[in-house]
Amino acid sequence: MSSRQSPKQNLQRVEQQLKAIPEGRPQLVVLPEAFSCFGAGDRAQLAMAEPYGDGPVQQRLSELARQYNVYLIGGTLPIYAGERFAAASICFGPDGTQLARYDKIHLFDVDVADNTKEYRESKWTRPGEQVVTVDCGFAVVGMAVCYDVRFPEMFKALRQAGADIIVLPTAFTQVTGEAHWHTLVKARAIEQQVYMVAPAQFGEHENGRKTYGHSLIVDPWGQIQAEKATGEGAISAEFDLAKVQQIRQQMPVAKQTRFKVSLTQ
Ligand SMILES: O=C(O)CCC(=O)C(=O)O
Repeated sequence: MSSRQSPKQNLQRVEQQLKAIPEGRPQLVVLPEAFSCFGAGDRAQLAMAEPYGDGPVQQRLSELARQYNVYLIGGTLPIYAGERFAAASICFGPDGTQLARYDKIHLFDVDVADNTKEYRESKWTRPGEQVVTVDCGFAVVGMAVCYDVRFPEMFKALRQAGADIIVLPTAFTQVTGEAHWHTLVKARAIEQQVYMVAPAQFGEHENGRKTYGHSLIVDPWGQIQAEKATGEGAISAEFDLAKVQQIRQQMPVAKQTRFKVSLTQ
């Protein structure tokens, strides 16, 4: 997506994409980070933040999940969390119920050589503290967001919690995306032997921020199954559980590790 500031407009674009999906497939649809209001200032996002479980964006996502009979993950949307908001990724089931909420854990407090220069996400966003998986029936799905991709220990925790697919809604900067995006997404897929589903924001947004695009679906062998380099639109790929099991059996890295990592979950 190349999201604008208005949630209403962005949700209309989501519905256009859902309409274009062939009947009966797919089972899981993932929207990018900040799909509902990218480019709105942080203060505006705080004002737009909905209480969890209640609000127009969540209500519309619930209706869309039911109408199109899909598990639908709303990349992130601002959820009310006191003085700051949570960048929450919310999963709805095909019956419209909210199944899981993941609050972005690693916040993008980084200096980048672009026209934004200084990213200080934690100023307005309250970080999550919990790793989250959701059982989507055909697979256990691990939830991560954007900058999380640079923290492999989190992906290990998701795999240990049973994830076969990890979703990564994203709004990578143009500069860091060009340098690192494909490598990071492939690396996380190969290391944890999971499918990575990584929908991205693309283009120039109303706040002047430029995002890299290149939505990706990568299989557990690190092969790109689908990619959308530029523009808006949906990509899809088949989830092959037999392939996941075969790769894990033939190369049992999860069992062969010789480092003890203690995890807080
Ligand atoms: O890790 C990066 O390079 C980009 C991350 C990012 O843009 C974000 O988390 O919003």
